[in-house]
Amino acid sequence: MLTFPCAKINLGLNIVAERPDGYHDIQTVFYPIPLTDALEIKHMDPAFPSDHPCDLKVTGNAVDCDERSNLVVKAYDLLAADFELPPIHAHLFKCIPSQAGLGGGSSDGAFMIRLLDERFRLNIGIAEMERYAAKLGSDCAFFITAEPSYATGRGEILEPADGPKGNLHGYSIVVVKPDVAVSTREAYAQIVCHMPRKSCREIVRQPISTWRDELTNDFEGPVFKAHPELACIKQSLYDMGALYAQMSGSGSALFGIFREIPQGVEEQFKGCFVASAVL
Ligand SMILES: C[C@@](CO)(OP(=O)(O)O)[C@H](O)COP(=O)(O)OP(=O)(O)OC[C@H]1O[C@@H](n2ccc(N)nc2=O)[C@H](O)[C@@H]1O
Ligand SMILES: Nc1ncnc2c1ncn2[C@@H]1O[C@H](COP(=O)(O)OP(=O)(O)O)[C@@H](O)[C@H]1O
Repeated sequence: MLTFPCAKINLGLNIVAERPDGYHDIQTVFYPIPLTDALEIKHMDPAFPSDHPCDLKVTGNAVDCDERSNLVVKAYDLLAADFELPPIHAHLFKCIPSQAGLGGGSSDGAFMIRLLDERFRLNIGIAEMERYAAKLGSDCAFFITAEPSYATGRGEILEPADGPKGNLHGYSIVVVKPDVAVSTREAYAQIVCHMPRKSCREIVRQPISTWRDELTNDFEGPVFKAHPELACIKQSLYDMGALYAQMSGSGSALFGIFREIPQGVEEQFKGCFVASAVL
């Protein structure tokens, strides 16, 4: 059985408070985008046994962690503790860039939960799958339904965000990921928390023309200071006609929302990963 874990962007991201558990309370709108990995599972072939009941093969882009730490295997282990799962082979074809703020690893973990639930008829239910996913990572729960969501808490408390779907339908997105890796943990450590004057949930309901002045990602300040080239990419997206441009999550990917995909994006951002799609 095959599935396609999608990437996300954050439409606005405010880090509002430090928590006693070492995490931060955030406010953000998660929005799924049509940039995907591919994930396949099948029963383990007795002719090719493995020392772990979830034998993972990764192709495409390299993932910088060992097999057992991969969120696909962690998702299997999490469910295997509570459900009887047969041994399986899993194949992850990795396309979503890592350390990009696009949630690729989180998506793989959440889609694995969905895949195991469906393939082995576990009947876990959406709310329970979201609870399992939140154990894998703060933004994993969103990927269980991958519907536009307003997220609070660590990022795992989700409410539907219908505003951006209507606002963005038919627009195009360009994602640019330079060869800069940002650690999420280190990015959070740079932040001075504050409550935004207006919630991103409200702003994304307004016309896109208002977003440039109002919608903010609190990570941009410290991350752009450490990597000024990211601010240049954001400016280039605006120069190419973006209605709105922002860094996604803790970076280092940037995205621009356009009426139509502009000519020459590949040449403009030579050396970067570049993807574009209609939303
Ligand atoms: C910043 C965001 C915004 O959507 O996305 P990315 O840039 O990673 O895509 C998320 O909050 C990332 O969520 P996720 O990548 O799942 O983070 P986790 O694995 O749970 O945590 C990694 C580390 O980030 C910090 N962390 C994460 C989430 C949070 N609300 N507060 C935190 O302080 C903690 O130091 C934690 O040890
Ligand atoms: N399936 C996976 N794909 C990518 N990274 C993974 C995966 N499983 C675990 N990881 C680890 O999680 C880290 C962060 O995941 P990543 O997809 O890069 O998230 P983001 O870009 O949102 O910060 C990676 O650097 C890697 O070490």
